[in-house]
Amino acid sequence: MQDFDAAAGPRLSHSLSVSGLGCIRGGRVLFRDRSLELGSGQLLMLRGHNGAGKSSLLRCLAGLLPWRAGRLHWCGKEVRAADAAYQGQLAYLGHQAGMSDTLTGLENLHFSLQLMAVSWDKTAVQIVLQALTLNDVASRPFGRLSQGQRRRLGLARVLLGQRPLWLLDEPDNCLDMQGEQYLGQALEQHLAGGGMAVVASHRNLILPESAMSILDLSSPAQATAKNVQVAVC
Ligand SMILES: Nc1ncnc2c1ncn2[C@@H]1O[C@H](COP(=O)(O)OP(=O)(O)OP(=O)(O)O)[C@@H](O)[C@H]1O
Repeated sequence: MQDFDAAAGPRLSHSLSVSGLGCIRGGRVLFRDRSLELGSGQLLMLRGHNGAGKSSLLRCLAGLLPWRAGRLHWCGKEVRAADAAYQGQLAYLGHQAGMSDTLTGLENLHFSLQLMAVSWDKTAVQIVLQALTLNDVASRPFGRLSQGQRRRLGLARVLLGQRPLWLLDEPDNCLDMQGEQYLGQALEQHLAGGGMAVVASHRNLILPESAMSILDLSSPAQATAKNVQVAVC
């Protein structure tokens, strides 16, 4: 399997700092006073029971769900939910693929990368598709792919997006064992290249313990700070 360096290019340090974050959904307080710190090369795993608020927190971090209280700083600078410059630093993978059923996998990728202002690098696309064993199916309409193949295509978009901050909501959903292994490798490579990730999962991804901290949303709010250095971006 050939490696694709998703963090290719200048390797800058980044930091994400969230303090006192509160979120209301459906008229009730979903969480309050959540804080976290993340630096380059670090991964935060979100845990918690169904409905604990993992997806909602990820959506807040992606700027898709406005937060009602608290502050978010990216590289020391405060950002608001719809901050385009901040959103240009992240790749979000939600439960839904956000791809057109009628376009082929390749067309979807092309369109997504255009939206992300990432130029089409044929070699990089080939490497990622091959690594995710999507070569034979990428020319089929997305709506005719299996759930696991759709998930793999969503991961391809994240990998090719070249964003330092990955926000992944149950990325291992529908993946077979080989897919899970590749996801672990891709995350490890992303972190090694100075990237960072917040990942919600009910399962244990195979990752180096040293780079990972855990925020359990089933537990009362507590600050999560681990080995974070102030970064100049
Ligand atoms: N669009 C919405 N409007 C109102 N309430 C919502 C909405 N989406 C989710 N919720 C509620 O917010 C709470 C948290 O949901 P969320 O999806 O963030 O949890 P989760 O921890 O990701 O759950 P799971 O492990 O099942 O994926 C749940 O009680 C859910 O019913």
